Amino acid sequence: MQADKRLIVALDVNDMNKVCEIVEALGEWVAFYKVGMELYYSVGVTVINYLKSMGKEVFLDLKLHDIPNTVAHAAGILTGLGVSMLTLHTGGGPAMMRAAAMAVAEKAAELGIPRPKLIGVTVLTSINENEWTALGHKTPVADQVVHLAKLAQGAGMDGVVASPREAALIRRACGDNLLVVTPGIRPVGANQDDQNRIATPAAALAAGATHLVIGRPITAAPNIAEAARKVIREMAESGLKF
Ligand SMILES: O=c1ccn([C@@H]2O[C@H](COP(=O)(O)O)[C@@H](O)[C@H]2O)c(=O)[nH]1
Repeated sequence: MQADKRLIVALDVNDMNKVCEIVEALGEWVAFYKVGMELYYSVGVTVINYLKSMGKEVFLDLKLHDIPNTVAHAAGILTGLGVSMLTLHTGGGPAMMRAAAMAVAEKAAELGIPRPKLIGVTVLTSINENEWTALGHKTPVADQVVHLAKLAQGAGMDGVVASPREAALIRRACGDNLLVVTPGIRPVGANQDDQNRIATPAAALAAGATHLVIGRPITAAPNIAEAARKVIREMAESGLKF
């Protein structure tokens, strides 16, 4: 059985025992894991080395956001960990994104390793229109997401993080070459939790998402393996391969 690498399971836990429990429960079904702030700040590179030793790919979602010099140096260092994807906030601006892209390419070439894909976070999937307006924005969330995706593409990002609700608009504006990584995935009947701009796995793929990031609907389910298999079945049945 070959795992569908469009599924990225978010390991939002804070200790290695829990990580091992999830990875062992999912076995060969899942080949790609997301390590975010909670886990990375808890256990550091131990989890990256563990996942790689298990033959898994790593999406390191630390959402770098600072001045160009700082982000470029951080991204260069993280490149050395041998992860497949890294995130930064598009809100840091085009100069920041370009500096990060250059640093990542240089570090990967220096080490002779594949360059991690750089993914720009647009507008967090937890933000709804009310919160967006309260933040002082005058245009709809979706317009801003598309605007940021275009900026990210122009600044050398390989992809963006956006909600599945904007995936089709991004595809239309940016074409087929940009990765569209979508959290905010909720299978039918799953808790919404703190996510607001959500869609089902099949709807996200139909809208043009290249990767689905799913955490709690799988990792907090009473039967983790069964929850993942249901998602994988839905993805397979959607018949879409972007
Ligand atoms: O806009 C964003 C960016 C990142 N995330 C991350 O994705 C997962 C989603 O987890 P669920 O449990 O499926 O809600 C989580 O690690 C977030 O940090 C996001 O949700 N939205």
